[in-house]
Amino acid sequence: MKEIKNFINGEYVASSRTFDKHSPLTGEVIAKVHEADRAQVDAAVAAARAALTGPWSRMSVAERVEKLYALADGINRRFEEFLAAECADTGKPRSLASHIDIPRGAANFKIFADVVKNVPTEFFEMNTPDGRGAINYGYRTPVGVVGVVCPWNLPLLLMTWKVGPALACGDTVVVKPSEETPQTAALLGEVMNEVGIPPGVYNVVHGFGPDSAGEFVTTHPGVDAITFTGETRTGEVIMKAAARGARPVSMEMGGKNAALVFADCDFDAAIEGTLRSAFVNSGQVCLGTERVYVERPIFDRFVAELKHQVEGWKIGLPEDADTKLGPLISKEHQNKVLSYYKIAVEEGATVVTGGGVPDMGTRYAGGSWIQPTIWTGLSDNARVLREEIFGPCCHIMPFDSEEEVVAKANDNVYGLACAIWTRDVARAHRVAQRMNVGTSWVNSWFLRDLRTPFGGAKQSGIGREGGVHSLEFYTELKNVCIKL
Ligand SMILES: NC(=O)C1=CN([C@@H]2O[C@H](COP(=O)(O)OP(=O)(O)OC[C@H]3O[C@@H](n4cnc5c(N)ncnc54)[C@H](O)[C@@H]3O)[C@@H](O)[C@H]2O)C=CC1
Ligand SMILES: O=C(O)/C=C/C=C(\O)C(=O)O
Repeated sequence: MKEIKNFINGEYVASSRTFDKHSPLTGEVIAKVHEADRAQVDAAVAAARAALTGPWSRMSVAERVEKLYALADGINRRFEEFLAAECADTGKPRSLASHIDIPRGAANFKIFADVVKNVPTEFFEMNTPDGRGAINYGYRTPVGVVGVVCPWNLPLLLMTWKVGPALACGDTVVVKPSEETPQTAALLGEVMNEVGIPPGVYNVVHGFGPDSAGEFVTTHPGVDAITFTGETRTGEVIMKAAARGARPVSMEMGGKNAALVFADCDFDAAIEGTLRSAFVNSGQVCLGTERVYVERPIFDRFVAELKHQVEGWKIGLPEDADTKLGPLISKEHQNKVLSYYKIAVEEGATVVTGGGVPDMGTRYAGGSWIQPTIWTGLSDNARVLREEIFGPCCHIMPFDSEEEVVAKANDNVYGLACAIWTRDVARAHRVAQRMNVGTSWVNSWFLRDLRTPFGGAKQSGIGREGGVHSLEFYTELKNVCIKL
């Protein structure tokens, strides 16, 4: 049985208590994970603090950049191991993880190395009464020890999206991966050691949220800033913890995103994009479009074609090349998604396709498999249209005007992203700018330029990460004013 240990001060450390990691494919236990206790979290924070003022702090930006490139190369060198670990933890198709999760895990180090290598700071000259003047320049220093709390849906990708900029900026980190996906964060420790990242710069503590590693990290007074991706309710708890000591937070939280499909769209592209935005990663993407609005003239055709296409998506094992849909992350999450499948019917939805659990045979009967599901016929206030489900499902509703669809799409507590499908360039700009979301995609979805600001409006988040925007969180920007 695999054992996944904490990674503290450059060493793998066992705990007195372990918890089981279950395979999403079968429900079988695939690993024993060492749950960090409070003393181990203390040790991780102390190691991160010491590293902050140790050799790490004495490296030049150029040296740190080289280390980050080496980390990216290190992940790519061990690509197959990361891929196997990610697929084992999540059950996601290898074809997906090999195109998105692992390459992005590596790219996240490279992009932020490039950012810190190239980013300037501001400079202002000013007059003074004695006529000699003064100059001001901005200077960035690390924000300190950063607590990184991660979800399970894109484990390596979302963790390195935070660890990459933190390290690039000279910070040190204590990472709390999701209890569902401990493996790639642990494996990354080996790569850190291989490329010579000083001990204590990258620490990983495993466990749960309340009364476990998540709480211990986020309430720890030695943690200077907290970055989080996950559910909005968890984010609220973490914000309360961060309030003690007035520590900064970066929050990337839930979504209930809309796809707005206009009749003038490239129909095939809109279908292909919506298939991905609703069903890829079995719908476990915070950017996913669980609400699809389609202009009435193409509504029936769109529903029929999306149904036809998704029914052709194979539900299967990660290693099968033609698998498009894996299981959900856990039995618990399967129960949550299935409860919404039931609510949809109770609310009067027409089930266009899916709505249940596929028969995967006896060997996989304990897995958290689920059918991709499409509904129509619900009203705007249905829970299925208002709450984040995080499964492979969408509701499709017709609309008659641009005004109407923008109002409906914006009528939600979340504001993470949207996908707009139209050939009318003026409309594309107009609608994109009126959407109260962090990212509007036009004729695309999940197309990520890592230099752009990424985050959510409303309850979807606080702050922006990506490119130079990450520096706002991961550094302290100071002004130096010099009287000449
Ligand atoms: N990016 C997103 O928007 C994501 C949203 N979700 C949503 O969240 C739901 C539940 O998924 P979870 O992984 O359970 O999300 P979650 O928000 O409960 O957990 C995310 C991370 O926070 C930690 N955590 C939980 N409670 C904490 C606390 N009190 N203090 C400190 N850390 C804490 C967890 O251990 C995990 O590492 C999903 O069904 C989905 O709706 C989940 C993953 C990603
Ligand atoms: O940074 C990205 O490209 C991906 C972000 C996706 C999420 O935050 C999510 O699905 O939770």
